[in-house]
Amino acid sequence: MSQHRRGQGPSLRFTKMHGLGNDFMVVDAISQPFRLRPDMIRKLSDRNFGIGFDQLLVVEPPGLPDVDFRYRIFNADGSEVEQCGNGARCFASFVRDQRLTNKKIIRVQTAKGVIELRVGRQGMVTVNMGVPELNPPAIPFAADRQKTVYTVDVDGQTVDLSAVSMGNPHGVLVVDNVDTAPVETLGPRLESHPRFPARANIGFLQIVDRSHARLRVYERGAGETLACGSGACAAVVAGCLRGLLDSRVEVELLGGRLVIEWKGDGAPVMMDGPATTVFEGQLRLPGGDKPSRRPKQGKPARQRS
Ligand SMILES: N[C@H](CCC[C@H](N)C(=O)O)C(=O)O
Repeated sequence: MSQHRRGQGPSLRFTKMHGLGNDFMVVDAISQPFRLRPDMIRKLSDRNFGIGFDQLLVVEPPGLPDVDFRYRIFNADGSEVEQCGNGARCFASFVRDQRLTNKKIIRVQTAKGVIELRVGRQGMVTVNMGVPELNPPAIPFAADRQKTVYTVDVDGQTVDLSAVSMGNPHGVLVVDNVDTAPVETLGPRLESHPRFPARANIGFLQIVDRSHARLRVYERGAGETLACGSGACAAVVAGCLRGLLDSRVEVELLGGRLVIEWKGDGAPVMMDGPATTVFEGQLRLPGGDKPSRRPKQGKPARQRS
């Protein structure tokens, strides 16, 4: 952040990007100091009073050997999460555009492991999203044993869903038609359902044929988005496990199309799609954080009279 005039907070450079309409504020926290509290992220994600975004993506120096960057993700509600597939494609495009790397194969460390980003032509990026996690405690999802389909009680209604982690938790329901699926009503109730102790992203999957699907996702911490990359991966895994999909699937989301490939147990999920830069900006944060008022060492806090 550049030096700031008296009484004004520091400025922060950012880039606005999207992956199929799932939109992001992207910040290079390598060449500028960066610290945003959850309440600030919530304010900035507001589409009327702030910049407006589904997620904030932060580029940091690597914290592990043989990776190029650390990739941090914050939802619009300020929660920090483990994975963002559409964001990963934008991350790859961003670090090259900002000359933070000239590599075409970029390894990034997320909260739940390392993913590999391969930059292709015309803004396309292929992401190795890692091996899906199906073991309930690791998703996390409350179940006494691992199953392909679980029956969940939602306010007296029973719902069949699969539970998959792509680093972040997903519940996937198969529906006849995504256009009439109860995304607005069932989505939020499942997102915060007690069987998902860390909440979850809820996908509504329509099988068109064995290599084509349609998907809408009610995202954890953001609501319904125009696309969800990790959600598309989780949905294809669920569809394959149910015997409804082949290994390579074109997934049509509200904002466009992703190609997802999963060769089955133990194999990583590969995602191929676009990354788009919309504009670059600079914002002035409100006055810097007040240093917290802690009593000096050895001196008891002043007793309030
Ligand atoms: N809402 C998600 C993070 C963003 C995922 C999505 N935007 C994607 O493209 O994967 C979560 O809380 O796990």
